Amino acid sequence: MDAADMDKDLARVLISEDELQAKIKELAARIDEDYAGQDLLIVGVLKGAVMVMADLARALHLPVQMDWMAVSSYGAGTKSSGVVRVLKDLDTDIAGRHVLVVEDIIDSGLTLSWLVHNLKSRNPASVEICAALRKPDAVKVPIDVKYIGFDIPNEFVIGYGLDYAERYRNLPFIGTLAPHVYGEA
Ligand SMILES: O=P(O)(O)OC[C@H]1O[C@H](OP(=O)(O)OP(=O)(O)O)[C@H](O)[C@@H]1O
Ligand code: HPA
Ligand SMILES: [Mg+2]
Repeated sequence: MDAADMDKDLARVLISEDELQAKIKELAARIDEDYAGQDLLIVGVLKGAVMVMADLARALHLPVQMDWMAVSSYGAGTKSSGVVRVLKDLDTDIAGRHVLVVEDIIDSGLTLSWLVHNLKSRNPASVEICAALRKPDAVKVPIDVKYIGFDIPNEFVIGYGLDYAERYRNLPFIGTLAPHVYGEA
């Protein structure tokens, strides 16, 4: 599949590359200010958070440390399985550390609810969340998010790290998929 094929699979662009990049810079400025003088560990949740983590980290002026957890609950479909599988844990001991979890999306909230609970049991100094997107109409578990990029409608979205059956993560914007794509996975 080449770039032209990916474009053909799109229904519409919800958030452009420019809008995403401007929002990431805004969030980074707030994080720089809020954590000034503190030692911050940012934790990217693989795989979806890879783009927001890379852009956010480069927009920050703080000398942060970066670590990654890989968790998955969606598999190849468009619905959460409700079961969070840890595929890779942190390399870092977070006891006493300020932790900022970086995510691409809060959909049902199940992944972050589970993850924050898990991280808090390791006795960090603090745990906060930065997420690029949130679907207010889909949230099943309330999540306390400190930094949020965009609230979006309750539709399955792709791009900027978000996949459908592992594809479309490399689109630089957020879009929705054309109906003909579903059912082909
Ligand atoms: O709020 P929720 O309903 O839990 O959905 C959000 C989670 O789902 C996606 O991950 P996914 O399981 O697809 O793994 P991936 O990041 O590897 O694509 C996304 O990256 C979030 O981690
Ligand atoms: O809308 C979505 N798109 C892709 N992956 C996701 N994981 C949770 N919600 C979504
Ligand atoms: Mg996924």
